[in-house]
Amino acid sequence: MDRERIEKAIREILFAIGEDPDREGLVDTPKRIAKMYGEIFGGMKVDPKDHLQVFFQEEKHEELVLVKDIPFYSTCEHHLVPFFGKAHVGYLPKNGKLTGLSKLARVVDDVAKRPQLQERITCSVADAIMEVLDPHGVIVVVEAEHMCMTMRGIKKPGSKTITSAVRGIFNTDAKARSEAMTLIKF
Ligand SMILES: Nc1nc2c(ncn2[C@@H]2O[C@H](COP(=O)(O)OP(=O)(O)OP(=O)(O)O)[C@@H](O)[C@H]2O)c(=O)[nH]1
Ligand SMILES: [Zn+2]
Repeated sequence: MDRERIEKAIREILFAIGEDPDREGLVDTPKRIAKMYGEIFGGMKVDPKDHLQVFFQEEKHEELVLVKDIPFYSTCEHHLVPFFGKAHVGYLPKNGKLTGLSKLARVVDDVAKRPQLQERITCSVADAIMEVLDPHGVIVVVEAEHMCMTMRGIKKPGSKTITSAVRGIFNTDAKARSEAMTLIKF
């Protein structure tokens, strides 16, 4: 990431809004923001699939694995303000092909740390898991509050957006999907 360029740009923005970027409180702000961008956009060059270490379980576990309430913070690509909430990630393993539970949360983090759309986060997580684990199916539900809808614009604090992505068996088997959804809801 080009921190110097970010610093220059932030300084320009501060000028443009009528601020004095050299006053005491702001003098280090461009540097702080460049550092922060390194963190909140740290997923730019990361392939989320890299985290999905595969291991096999001899008993060939083929029951639902669901990690729910994974908190995440992301940045809306339209306004560059935060949106945040929880992701629920489940998959139905095939032939005992599993990954570490924390790796599912790592995929969410990687995907969230870019300028994003909630829909893209949801689909990217589902597709990464499908590709690497080749499970019977994947279900991802994301619920989030968008600050571009709460602190500005339409100003609807408390409103929540829910997106889901289902792959494989969860697409074709309504019972499997509704069982997973029930576990996600409760
Ligand atoms: N589909 C989708 N839309 C989003 C997401 N984040 C923000 N938006 C929407 O992106 C849209 C951008 O609309 P524009 O009309 O270009 O921008 P705007 O004038 O700031 O829109 P308002 O928010 O309605 O004031 C808004 O409707 C936002 O609510 C997201 O993750 N997914
Ligand atoms: Zn927005």
